[in-house]
Amino acid sequence: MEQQRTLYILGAGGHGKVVADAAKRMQRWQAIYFLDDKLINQTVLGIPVIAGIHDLSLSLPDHQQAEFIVAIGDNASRCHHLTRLKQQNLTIATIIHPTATIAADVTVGVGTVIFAQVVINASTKIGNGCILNTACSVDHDCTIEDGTHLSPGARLAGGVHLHPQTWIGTNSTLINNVEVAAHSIIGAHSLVLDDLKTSGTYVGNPVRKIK
Ligand SMILES: CC(=O)SCCNC(=O)CCNC(=O)[C@H](O)C(C)(C)COP(=O)(O)OP(=O)(O)OC[C@H]1O[C@@H](n2cnc3c(N)ncnc32)[C@H](O)[C@@H]1OP(=O)(O)O
Repeated sequence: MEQQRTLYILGAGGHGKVVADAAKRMQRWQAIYFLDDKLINQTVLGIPVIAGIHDLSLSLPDHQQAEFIVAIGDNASRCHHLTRLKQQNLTIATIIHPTATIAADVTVGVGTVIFAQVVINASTKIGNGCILNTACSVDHDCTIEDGTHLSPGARLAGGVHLHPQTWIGTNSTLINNVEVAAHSIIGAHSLVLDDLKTSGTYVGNPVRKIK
């Protein structure tokens, strides 16, 4: 694919590094820069941190032609910064690691990142600003709404519906056709067998609500 444009990654922490690695492997951008308040003028993975996260000013090189991605793990914060980008009419990227396997009719929103070895099966819809972390799988006919995070190794069977800004902990499993209320957290290594209609924190096998 022809290389074009500049990519700005908002956030140079652990998640930002994985986003940057996936972005480099896509070979789509001529230049990649981080924006991160705490690391200005440093380099992370050899990538310069050239400004703070709030600096979306025209002084950024190639500002109008550039693409932007928010690399913040916290769902609310990620969505907040994504909204800022939209309000400024900036172009928001989608990052898909080349080893991800995604069925042809899957739709993926802007600002979403999909990491190595992720599998997404037929007729699933992935919203904006989501994180599909390393080696998670989302089976057929799922609906993953905006700002959700599937941690490494999370498993969604067919027809699962995650409402906005849910966080699925690493290695958790959701059986087919269950629904999870917005802003819910499913703890690491947990099992969801039924709909979770009330927002909260759920852990265990099967899950129980703890908060
Ligand atoms: C690339 C990346 O790193 S992506 C990030 C991936 N990270 C994850 O998947 C982490 C997911 N987070 C968790 O599982 C956390 O434990 C949470 C968010 C569910 C709960 O965290 P907290 O709100 O701080 O709860 P806290 O640690 O106080 O635990 C409350 C109770 O739930 C239990 N508990 C917490 N998490 C779990 C879990 N995953 N499974 C079973 N029980 C759990 C605790 O043992 C404790 O029980 P107790 O009251 O009997 O002592």
